[in-house]
Amino acid sequence: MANLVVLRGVPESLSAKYVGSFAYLTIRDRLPTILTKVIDTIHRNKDKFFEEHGEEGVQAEKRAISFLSKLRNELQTDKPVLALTDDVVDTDMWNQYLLRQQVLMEENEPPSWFKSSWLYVECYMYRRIQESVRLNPPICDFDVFKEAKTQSFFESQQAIMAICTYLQGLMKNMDDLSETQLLDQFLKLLQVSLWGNKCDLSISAGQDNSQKASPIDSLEDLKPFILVDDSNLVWSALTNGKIPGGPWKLQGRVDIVLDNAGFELVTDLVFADFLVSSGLASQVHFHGKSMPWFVSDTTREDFIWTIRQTLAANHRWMSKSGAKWQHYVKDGTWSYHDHPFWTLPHEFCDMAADAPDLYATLQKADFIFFKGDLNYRKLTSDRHWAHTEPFEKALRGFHPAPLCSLRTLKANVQVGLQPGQGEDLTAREPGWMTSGKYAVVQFSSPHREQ
Ligand SMILES: O=P(O)(O)OC[C@@]1(O)O[C@H](CO)[C@@H](O)[C@@H]1O
Ligand SMILES: [Mn+2]
Repeated sequence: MANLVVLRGVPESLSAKYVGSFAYLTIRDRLPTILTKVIDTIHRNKDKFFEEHGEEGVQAEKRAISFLSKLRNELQTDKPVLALTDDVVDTDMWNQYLLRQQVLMEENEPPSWFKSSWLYVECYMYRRIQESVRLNPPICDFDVFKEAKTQSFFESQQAIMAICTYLQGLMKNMDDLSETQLLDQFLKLLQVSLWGNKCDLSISAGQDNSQKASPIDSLEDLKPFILVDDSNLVWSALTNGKIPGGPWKLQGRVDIVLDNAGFELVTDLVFADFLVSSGLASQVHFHGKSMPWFVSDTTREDFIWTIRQTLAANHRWMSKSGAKWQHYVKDGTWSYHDHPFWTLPHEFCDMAADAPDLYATLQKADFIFFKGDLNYRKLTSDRHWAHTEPFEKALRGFHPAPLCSLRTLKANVQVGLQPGQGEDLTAREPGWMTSGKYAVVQFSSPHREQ
């Protein structure tokens, strides 16, 4: 067990310096696998680059592959983390953060893959992948993960049809729903969005992780695997304690910090459509990534592509849903943002200081949903917290608005459990924190006691 070096009540960061830890196995095995797949993808697109850009495209492919092979070697031999050289909007922030990491090292050792924090080096790897294309025009805008993300969408078609059909069925009698029926539907679609997070291509190292079964039918069976379920607190916060049957038309702005494209993104769009159609929200602000990230995370292109694909589907209810979503974007009910902070390595407790503009934007929300595991790791600073540590404490002052994490567990950080709950799980299933089988709906409000 890691020695819980407790500085000012904050335990140590998860790191690969603990041989055999999940961080260690991720960096030793999974990240090199992902890098190798990126190299293969670029190599497989060589002819495309030639068709589009001639010999220049072929030279750029060669240079990008050499950059990535060097990166893989640095990672596998625990070389020092290097400053970025692509001189774009976030380069300075990354290089400043490298200096912060240097200060944390012992005996003046340089930050490196197996000695620095897992969160930092894993985010850094994806930023170096971006650098490897950015420094090699004319393939600067090539999304090395696009194929994997679109494949995940196409392989989840049955499930996507099922949830769009369900949504359109709901729309027919939305205004006739009682408060109890509305709450019941809210809980269902919140859980569909929660379990949509299983479909993440980073944990699977790019292996197919699409949704095959019908998402609605499996909710009852999945309930025992929700370890913290604050759904009713979320409902109260969203309805703001309004008198049942009262004016549902809150002026509520709900922000959704997205995670994976493909099936998970569709579950988020379905959930957001329900929030607006039921009057629980009047506008939804989506926050995605400004570059390809953690294999399947959503970029602006993915967001637009997914709505267009759904609209163009040869399926009545998918097409009807996509048309509605396109209309929401056009009339401003839905908006998409991709602040650079979401693809920096910072813990969210740093946001107010390091990205005050983003923090101020989030403070305008009445409620924020954070999707997925990486966001959970950043919400809790990816530390060795005790499982019974209160969620509020682990947020370390990050409180732009009432918030909820919808996360399937894929990394060994989990707070807010009952006494003994973590120990019971470890005794029954040693891999409970990283298998993706378990999930949390974890709420925090600025007004809750610390
Ligand atoms: O944020 P997501 O998509 O739910 O999961 C991201 C993830 O797959 O990548 C990291 C492991 O490589 C972990 O944070 C987590 O396992
Ligand atoms: Mn992700």
